[in-house]
Amino acid sequence: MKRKLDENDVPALVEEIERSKEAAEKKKAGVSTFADLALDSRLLQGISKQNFQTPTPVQCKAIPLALEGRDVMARAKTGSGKTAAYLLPILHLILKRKESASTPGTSALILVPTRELAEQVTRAVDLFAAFCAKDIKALNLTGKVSDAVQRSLLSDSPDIVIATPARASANLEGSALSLENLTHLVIDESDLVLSYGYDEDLQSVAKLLPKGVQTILMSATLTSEVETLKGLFCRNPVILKLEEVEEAGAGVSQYIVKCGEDEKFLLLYVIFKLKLIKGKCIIFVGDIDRCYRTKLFLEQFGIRSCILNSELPVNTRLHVVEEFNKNVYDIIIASDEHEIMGDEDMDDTDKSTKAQDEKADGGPDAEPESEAKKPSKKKRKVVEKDKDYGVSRGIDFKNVACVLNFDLPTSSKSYTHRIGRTARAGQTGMALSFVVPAKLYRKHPPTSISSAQDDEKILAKIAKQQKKKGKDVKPYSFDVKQVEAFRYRMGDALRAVTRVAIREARTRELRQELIKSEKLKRHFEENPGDLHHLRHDGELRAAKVQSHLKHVPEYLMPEGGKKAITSDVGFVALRKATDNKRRVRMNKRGSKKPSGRKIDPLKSFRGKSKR
Ligand SMILES: Nc1ncnc2c1ncn2[C@@H]1O[C@H](COP(=O)(O)OP(=O)(O)OP(=O)(O)O)[C@@H](O)[C@H]1O
Repeated sequence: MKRKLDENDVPALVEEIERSKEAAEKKKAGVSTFADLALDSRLLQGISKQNFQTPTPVQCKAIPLALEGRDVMARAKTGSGKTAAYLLPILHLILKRKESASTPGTSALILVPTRELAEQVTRAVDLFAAFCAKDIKALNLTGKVSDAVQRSLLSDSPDIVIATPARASANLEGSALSLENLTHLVIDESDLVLSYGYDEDLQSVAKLLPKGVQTILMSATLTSEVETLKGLFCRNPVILKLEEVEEAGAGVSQYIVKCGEDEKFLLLYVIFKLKLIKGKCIIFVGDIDRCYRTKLFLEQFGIRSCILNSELPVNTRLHVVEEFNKNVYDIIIASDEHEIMGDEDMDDTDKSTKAQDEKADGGPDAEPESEAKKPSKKKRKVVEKDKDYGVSRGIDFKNVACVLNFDLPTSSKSYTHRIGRTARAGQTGMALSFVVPAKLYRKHPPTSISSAQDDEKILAKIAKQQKKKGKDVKPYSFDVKQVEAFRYRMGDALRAVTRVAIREARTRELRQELIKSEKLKRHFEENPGDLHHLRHDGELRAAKVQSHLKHVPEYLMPEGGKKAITSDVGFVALRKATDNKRRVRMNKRGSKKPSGRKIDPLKSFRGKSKR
């Protein structure tokens, strides 16, 4: 029974009132530390374990509003910490609720457009809730488990369910997932979910939402798609448009090079062989064949890279990103075949659907040479591409020094998301884009790609959008004469990368990755430490090996050294000392003539497991 208050309680009450006044003042004055956000102390421990010093602007603004229970629609640039901005208040409110009531049930549904993102968000929940893991159960619905297993996991009433709209709607339909106790709904990357064709799935989620669910929409761009979702899910939301205030020199420096189709390969060779860009790099290409062409081309010069595309098994994709983030690889070649369509400030919903349809049919991005040999629809079905794949959106690639748009994307929105893979969390980075002028389009058929047809028009849109954000897209100056000296070798390497070689490499890689993914899944579940023995950047060796190409002879080097080629040598040094040790070891290994045993990750794994 409660005791009546007497005068002895007055000092404590006064102190309490003062404390809340102070908190209100702080809130008004703005938040500057995580402690100011008055989050559960266990979450603060989780935050500090991740070495987050201060909240980012979107976290400062969105967390207090979400804690008050408001609907929030926030636009903040890529890499600005939006995940924590919605996860922390939700985790806090769930913990708070659990102190008094403990009816089990799913309180939060987080919808993301891709499996990779679902995995990433689940990992973020685990990290933030590391000190209250007993009290927070999260379930990722995009994992490849049977329906029966998924049903049984859901029957455990996880507090947080993370899914793509399609997975959520399928589980709602089968009554495995219940939204009866839902209090929070998040749609992350809300500018993208509709362009993935999730319209109907989102409609079915909306129909089953109980009244009063708090909705948070997070996006990097504000488009008509976000407006549609606002209409569907929000109740008078607070709209946050985080201005892109950055310190001078911070963020992404954006450059373009106008060049011919084959010159893209020439520049690629020179850039990586002479290490004009230091640090980790993501190379975006227009389709899957292009991925293998580029990898095989670089392989000719002894440059290692790994590949990401929608055809690879999801476990491989996740592992590649994880290892890249641990600095095991320097170069990822990612095909952006499910590109984000539409421009940032236009009504693009219809356009995107049309374009997606076109693409699903092998559409405008198919390479001319492969167009003639386009397999029949039936055949194409054999290799299933993952609809939920998306590499340019949301994935938190760590410490990326450079995003290289080897093939320019076909929309300014896509460009924004791609370049957002660098300069994350307040770091700096560089984006370099190759642009094929109209007069050079289709001038070198073997290296031509149809998406480059309108490069100049797209560049104009990109430049306009970036200008609106106060950013310049500058020409990257190359001394073409100095680069010319390398053309002969580039031609040699290109000739070795035949269509047959590409096809073989693609099939072989897929087969190997499928074996690894299935065969080793259980082992790695039991021994996660062994995962690092599986490398994904081994040589494909589908093209003729020309060992002389792996070295740059003295006579090719410009007199003034690298600086004579470009004065703008990109550089973002981000490695930790410990990472260096590991890399040196790997470089040594990579520079030796590779023997089958060394480059076969399966063999190195077996070798270890026998010991
Ligand atoms: N307060 C913080 N201090 C330091 N690092 C942070 C902070 N908040 C987030 N980060 C880190 O910043 C990176 C980007 O965060 P996050 O993925 O949430 O960005 P995002 O805004 O969702 O990006 P995108 O729009 O591309 O999805 C992550 O590595 C995350 O761990």
